[in-house]
Amino acid sequence: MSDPVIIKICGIKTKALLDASIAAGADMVGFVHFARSPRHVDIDTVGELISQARGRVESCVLLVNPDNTLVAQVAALGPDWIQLHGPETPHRVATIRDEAGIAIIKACPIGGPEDVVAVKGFADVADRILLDAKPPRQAERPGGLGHSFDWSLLKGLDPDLPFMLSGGLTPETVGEAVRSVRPMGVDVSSGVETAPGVKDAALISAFVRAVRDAG
Ligand SMILES: O=C(O)c1ccccc1NCC(=O)[C@H](O)[C@H](O)COP(=O)(O)O
Repeated sequence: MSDPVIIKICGIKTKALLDASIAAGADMVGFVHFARSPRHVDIDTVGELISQARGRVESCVLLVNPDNTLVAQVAALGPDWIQLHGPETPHRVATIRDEAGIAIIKACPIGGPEDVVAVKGFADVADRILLDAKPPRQAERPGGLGHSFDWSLLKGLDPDLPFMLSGGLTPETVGEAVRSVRPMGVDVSSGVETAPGVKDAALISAFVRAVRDAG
């Protein structure tokens, strides 16, 4: 039997929704620290949420092209993962992983076959890859936009690559995504919200149920 699909709920801002994600059966939760995001939480709140998650669910702090000071600040809070969701190069990802001593998820935007080729460059420097839709050029943030991408592009992907799928997943679409792409995990933000940055406990439950039914 294959391993259960890992479920990550990204963009949690409150203890109530952290508790709701755990109650629903999520495996990981993500906290976004990026000022232009409607899911942004300040560093003190990130620290409190990590403490509340510890031992109950894996925590992940999402950063965009962070400098060394921010990496050190976040690493000191003791999350299980740091997710790099910006234009970080493989060399920079390796440096951050060494400096932080924390497992790294590298988000890779997918818009065409060349982006799938570029994913290989992160295979040895990240602990996990997150495949996400490539944002439009004018987008004000590099992720969490609720956009999906053409999953058939992933046919050429190394089957041994530890990757999670994200980008516009919803309780309605995630079952088909799990069956057709067969990722090790799935990640959602917009698809379990009623408005940008406003998570909904019932949608989180529906998402988790849909993944478990498919897996
Ligand atoms: O959520 C944000 O606002 C955000 C800001 C900057 C970089 C990344 C961001 N989110 C990434 C995610 O929440 C997920 O990892 C993923 O992209 C899924 O997002 P969605 O398409 O909204 O489900």
